[in-house]
Amino acid sequence: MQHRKLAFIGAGNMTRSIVAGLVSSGYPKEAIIASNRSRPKLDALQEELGINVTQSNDEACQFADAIVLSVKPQMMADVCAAMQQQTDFSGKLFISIAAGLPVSRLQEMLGGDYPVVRVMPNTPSLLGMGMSGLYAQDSVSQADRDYVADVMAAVGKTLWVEQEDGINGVIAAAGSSPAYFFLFLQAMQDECMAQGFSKDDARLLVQQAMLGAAQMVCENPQLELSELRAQVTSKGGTTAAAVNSLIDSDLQQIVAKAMQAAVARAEEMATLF
Ligand SMILES: NC(=O)C1=CN([C@@H]2O[C@H](COP(=O)(O)OP(=O)(O)OC[C@H]3O[C@@H](n4cnc5c(N)ncnc54)[C@H](O)[C@@H]3O)[C@@H](O)[C@H]2O)C=CC1
Ligand SMILES: O=C(O)[C@@H]1CCC=N1
Repeated sequence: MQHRKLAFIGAGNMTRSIVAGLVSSGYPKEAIIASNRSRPKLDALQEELGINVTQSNDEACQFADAIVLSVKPQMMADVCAAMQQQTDFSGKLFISIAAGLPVSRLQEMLGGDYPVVRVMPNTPSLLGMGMSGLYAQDSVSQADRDYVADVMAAVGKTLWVEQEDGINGVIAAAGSSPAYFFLFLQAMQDECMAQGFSKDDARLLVQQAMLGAAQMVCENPQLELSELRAQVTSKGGTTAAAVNSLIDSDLQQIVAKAMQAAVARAEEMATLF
């Protein structure tokens, strides 16, 4: 894997997740810089991970060969407009992790047809367990594609999408979905507590059960998810009672609607910012 000089513009949750995963996978920390408007997150990144930090986006941008645009979509236009006043972007590769913003809009913001790879990561990248979708236009070189894929593969699994709107599908399925899972676990934890368990015991019960279940999914690719469920579900038993309750409450429809809402918001963001 190439170790290009890599800048993160915006040092929030997602930058922290990717940088932590990258550093622990052996990417040289002296080749990474992160910029942020305020200081505290930078200090934490420098202390915990040993990377370079700066409050100047221009300094970060000038340091790097590849620039990860990692501010909120609504900040992106202002951030890019300010950077292009100070820095010649020729020869630089841009990697946008922002939800919603298409390559064409990002190039408008950057003021030129610079190579842009869109990446939709998720926070489990922090543990090297991320899932990232990637998209690039045909004009992006194979070397640039390989570099970005290698960076994201260092923090988890990757999937290229052929069409740009595939990135919105990745958002619904993988970028946002850790939050759906946390919400589901929280609901389980709350009900465990209502049934008399302490908060800690309730958390242990649900987290270990879900971790084991997720591992079973990963280790049994030959089994359909419905088959794994069938293995837990004794006829006339407790699981059947619970699962039937979920089906009667239209869980599938609830989940589909939530994922469609994520896609719709991504599409809306493309028109807003
Ligand atoms: N959090 C997540 O799970 C995921 C987030 N994303 C995308 O990642 C991007 C960042 O999201 P988060 O890390 O969650 O947000 P965040 O709010 O945690 O981080 C954004 C950071 O940018 C900084 N910032 C704001 N204005 C700035 C400026 N002018 N110059 C430099 N830094 C500035 C903020 O201080 C903040 O630390 C967004 O575009 C989001 O769509 C993508 C996938 C997953
Ligand atoms: O909520 C968001 O908009 C971002 C994109 C995917 C996860 N977080």
